[in-house]
Amino acid sequence: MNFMDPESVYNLSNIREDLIRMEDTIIFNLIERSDFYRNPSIYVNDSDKIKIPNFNGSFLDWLFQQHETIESQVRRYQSPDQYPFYPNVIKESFLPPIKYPKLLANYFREVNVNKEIMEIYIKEMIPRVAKKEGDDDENFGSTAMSDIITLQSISRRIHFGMFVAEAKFQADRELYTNLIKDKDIDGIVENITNSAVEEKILNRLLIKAKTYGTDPTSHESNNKVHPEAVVGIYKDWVIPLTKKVEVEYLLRRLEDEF
Ligand SMILES: O=C(O)C(=O)C[C@]1(C(=O)O)C=C[C@@H](O)C=C1
Repeated sequence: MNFMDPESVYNLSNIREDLIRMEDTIIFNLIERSDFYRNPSIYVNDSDKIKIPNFNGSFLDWLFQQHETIESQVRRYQSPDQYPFYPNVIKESFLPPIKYPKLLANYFREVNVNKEIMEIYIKEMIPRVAKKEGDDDENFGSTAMSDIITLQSISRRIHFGMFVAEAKFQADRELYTNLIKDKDIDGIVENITNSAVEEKILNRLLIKAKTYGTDPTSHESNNKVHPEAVVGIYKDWVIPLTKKVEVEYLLRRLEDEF
C-alpha cells in the first residue's frame, strides 16, 4: 500500500500483504535478540545495576528516548504507521511536514498501546527469546539496541490494526455503525475476527521461524529462536493486541464523519 493513495490503504488484501512482510522483519529481529542473554539489568530503574547520570528510568528507557528524540526530528512520528513509546520526548522536525492525505479518523494518534507492548515485551517475550536466562552478559548497549528495533517492528504491526479497522468499517458502514452505537464490543470483536486468516498466519510463522533460524547449508536443526516461541508471541500477544487496536479505533469511529 501507498500512504499517498488512500484507496490502496483501504484494501484489506494490500494491508494483509504488508502484515505478512512484517512477519519476516519481526522474526529476524527476534532472532537477533536471541543472540543475547536476558540482561534484566537494562529493564529496571536501579542505580545499583546501571548508574545513569541525571535520568530516572531504565537503561532501555534512556537509550530508546534518545532514539525517539532524534527520529522525531526526521519525521518518523509523522508517518501514520509510527507511534512513539515516549510521546513526551518527541521534538518538532526542522524538515517541512509531509502532507499525508487523510487516511484515518482524526483521533488516530490517541490510539497508542505501546505502554502495554513494552510491558509484555519485557515480562513475556524476552524470557521466551533470550539465549540465556538471568545472567548479564554485559552487552547492555547491543541488547537494548536490539530491543528498540524489535519493539518498533512489533508496534508498527500492531498499530496497523487501525488500517485494518478502517478498511473493515468502510466495507460495511451500516453493520459497524450499529455495533458502535450499541457499544457492542463482543459484536465488534466477532466481526473483525477471521479465524482462518489467524490460523494461516500461525502456520506460516512456524515454517518461517524454522527456516530463517536454520543455517541453509547445514542439515542439522540449530534454530536460533524456538519457532514455537515466535508462534506463541503472535498467538498470545501480537494478534490480540492488533485486535485491541482495531476495537479501540472502531469504538470512537463515529466521532469523525469521513
Ligand atoms: O487480517 C485481518 O482481518 C485482521 O484483522 C488482522 C488479524 C491479525 O492480527 O493478523 C487480526 C484479526 C483477524 O482475526 C485476523 C488477522
